[in-house]
Amino acid sequence: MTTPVISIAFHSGYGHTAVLAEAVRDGAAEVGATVHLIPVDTITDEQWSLLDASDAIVFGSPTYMGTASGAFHTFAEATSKRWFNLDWKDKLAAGFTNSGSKSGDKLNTLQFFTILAAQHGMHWVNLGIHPGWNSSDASENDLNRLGFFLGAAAQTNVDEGPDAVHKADIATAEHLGRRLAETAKRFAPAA
Ligand SMILES: Cc1cc2nc3c(=O)[nH]c(=O)nc-3n(C[C@H](O)[C@H](O)[C@H](O)COP(=O)(O)O)c2cc1C
Repeated sequence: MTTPVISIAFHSGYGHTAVLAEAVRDGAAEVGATVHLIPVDTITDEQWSLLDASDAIVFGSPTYMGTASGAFHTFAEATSKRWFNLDWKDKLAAGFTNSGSKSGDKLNTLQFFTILAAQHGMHWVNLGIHPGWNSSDASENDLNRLGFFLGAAAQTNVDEGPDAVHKADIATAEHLGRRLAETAKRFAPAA
């Protein structure tokens, strides 16, 4: 069986988004992927090499001031070395974000990730499930409770720690990891 290699390039200022990165990892590993968690604010040469050797890269960041964090933007700019030679062309890409407000302008962060992926010639893998929590018999415990399509989006109260990341958001991030790994298997070149 083909074993896809997935790297999760993420930033988390206070640990909330890191919980989601771990959930994406768990979902992808559950269906057989090899997964590397790479905090982009401390990225090493070895971790850049892991990214280069991955079949898929997941971008993850908290939403700060309506976009990805400064640390993530620094990483994104540093990927321009790879952009120059289209080194990441045809890898798969996906993304997740987390913010204090239910909306919090998170869509802008996910859109930024899709543009980053497109600039690299990567193929974007979306969430692939309908929105939850949008009818009278629905609940905030639904998968994709915040109703995003581009990627996994989470909301965590600003006065609570990483333990308070919502279980439904963790499950949604796990779903994204599974979906990306399954897609990577389908895209794998024949041996
Ligand atoms: C500098 C800064 C800017 C923020 N901007 C937003 C924002 O635009 N929208 C929002 O809903 N929450 C915003 N927040 C709240 C964070 O997104 C939220 O606390 C998140 O859980 C932090 O994730 P982290 O612990 O992974 O850094 C901001 C927080 C900080 C520190």
